[in-house]
Amino acid sequence: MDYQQLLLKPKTLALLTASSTIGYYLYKFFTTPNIPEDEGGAFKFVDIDPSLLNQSVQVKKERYVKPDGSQVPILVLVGTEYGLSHEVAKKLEDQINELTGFWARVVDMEEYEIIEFEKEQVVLIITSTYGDGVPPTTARPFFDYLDANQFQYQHIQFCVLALGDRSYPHYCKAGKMMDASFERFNAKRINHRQEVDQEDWSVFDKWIQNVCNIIPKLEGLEPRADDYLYEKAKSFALNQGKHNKKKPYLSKLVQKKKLTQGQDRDVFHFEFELGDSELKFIPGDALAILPDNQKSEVLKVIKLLKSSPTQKVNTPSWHYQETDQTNPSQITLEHILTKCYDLHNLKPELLTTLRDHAKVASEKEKLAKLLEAGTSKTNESLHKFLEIHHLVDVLEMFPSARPSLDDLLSQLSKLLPRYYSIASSMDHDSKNVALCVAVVKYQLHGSERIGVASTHMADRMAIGDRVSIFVNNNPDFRLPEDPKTPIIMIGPGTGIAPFIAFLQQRLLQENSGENHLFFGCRKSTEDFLYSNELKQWESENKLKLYTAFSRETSQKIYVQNRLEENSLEISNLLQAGAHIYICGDANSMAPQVHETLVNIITKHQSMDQADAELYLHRLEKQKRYQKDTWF
Ligand SMILES: Cc1cc2nc3c(=O)[nH]c(=O)nc-3n(C[C@H](O)[C@H](O)[C@H](O)COP(=O)(O)O)c2cc1C
Repeated sequence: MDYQQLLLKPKTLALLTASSTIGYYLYKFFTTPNIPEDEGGAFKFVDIDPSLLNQSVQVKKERYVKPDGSQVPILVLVGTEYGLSHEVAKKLEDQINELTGFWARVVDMEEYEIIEFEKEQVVLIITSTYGDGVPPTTARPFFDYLDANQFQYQHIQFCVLALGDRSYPHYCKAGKMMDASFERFNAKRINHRQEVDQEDWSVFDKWIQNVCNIIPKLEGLEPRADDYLYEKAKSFALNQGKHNKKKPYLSKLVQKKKLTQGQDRDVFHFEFELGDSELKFIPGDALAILPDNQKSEVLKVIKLLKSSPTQKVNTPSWHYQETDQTNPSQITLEHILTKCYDLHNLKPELLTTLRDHAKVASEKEKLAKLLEAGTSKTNESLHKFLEIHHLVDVLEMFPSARPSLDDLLSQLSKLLPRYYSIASSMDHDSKNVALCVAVVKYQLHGSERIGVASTHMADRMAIGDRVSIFVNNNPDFRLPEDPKTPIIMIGPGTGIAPFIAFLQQRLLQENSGENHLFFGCRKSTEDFLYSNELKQWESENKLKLYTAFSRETSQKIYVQNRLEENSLEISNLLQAGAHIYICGDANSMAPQVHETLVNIITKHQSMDQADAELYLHRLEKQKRYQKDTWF
């Protein structure tokens, strides 16, 4: 996986490793031009993609006709952070709706309050796991609600698909919790819990197929005109804030400042206006940016497809229309390749389609070889290939393989939002939201490649230009409730971003405790981000700043070296109840910082290493040790 091209935010790992979609769907309802609502042509509630509004092209109309009482309603309940679970749920919904006599609809766990479980007969649960084995952020209230109650769900038949990643200690924990809750409520399991390691469509598809085979054989199901979700969902939609993940805000860029000197790597400070968006965030939260792909790359793809930028194609279901205008059923190829599709992270199924259409034998053979061990994650050479090849590369490598445009597009992933830690506090500036972003550029196959969102902001946006944004809460990265509590922040490079927000907030609080910041970069003259602000706060005794410049001395100095040098002070602060925060690259820095902290505790608190680990683990559980790391 090409880590570099994407992001700067922790949870973006999901975008890289797992997810190929995002749920910024709106709560809205179908009003297809062909079937007016008052003629009974509307509309089952599903958690609807904005673009599906007024869009009848690629949906089967009959799916959305209000149930007439001849079908059994099936609830597909989804907990997702970045949308992969939602994508699987939509596929399941589609396939159930192909079955005669069943009517499935997807509901996000976020809206659990609209569900009347006493009316449900079949509940199919799909959820991912995040953080330290916790449910997706917006699904947490639903998990808490189930935890706090003892319901009787004997009338419900259920099963669980748990998405996760084996490299985490609490593999698929949220799915396991859901499974246990429904079991505790005496619901009847219709299939064993399926756990899935990362994005593996071969397992998803098999599970969907399995469930679709099981459903028609279930006993005791009653057809029902169960449209209660329709009205409820409407009021839920009205109660939502004006702008959110499902309805991003089209914000104007109001500040763009380069924070670095020299040629190596550019880092920018950006500010976007909040206008009347009513977007709210607190220090620790992240901002999502919905980027555009680079025009030259889009045009190259179109040329390789021997098509034209103005070619009209079906509007993808997730296309977000920022204005109140209806979403056209067809848009130009250039537009959708710019806004809707991921041109870098390719699905294995794309190669299958190319293989099936390759006319030249050598191309067909090469593709067949790549695919001979299947499309699942176990086919390492295939996945290595996909990590380092973008759409332009495969189109160049296999010029004879040209499926129809519709077929090709259907094998591309959605272009996902990118998440960045917010670098400002609303109490300090309520009108704008700030980001600190490293511009991602690198070489691949002899040509320059770019990170989509960072270059969108840095190279393709001028002051006054607009981009869609929404706030992503990060409840696991928060300042202490008591402002008097001292804090230790460790944030090299762009890991400084949330700490600028923290500091702005703390400096506004009366009698706030000590602020210690460990910052590291290459050179004090090149990439010392926010140096003016930090030095100013330091000179006013509001901040104790520890800097590590790795390329200024013969021996490289990193933040962990500064931590070691100040080990007694850190140990004392921890014993005095300080909260400690790490933000930065999980691969290169977080483990070393953690190890250094263990050593510090071992040294000054007379513990052995195992006890020191346990001590930090306890701090983590008490939310006194929080990490916001990215990969
Ligand atoms: C920051 C982060 C933390 C994660 N934590 C866990 C975890 O504790 N256990 C697990 O099984 N998977 C974990 N995952 C993996 C996700 O559950 C997995 O990528 C899933 O497919 C995402 O699905 P979604 O897009 O529907 O949210 C984590 C992923 C990220 C990015």
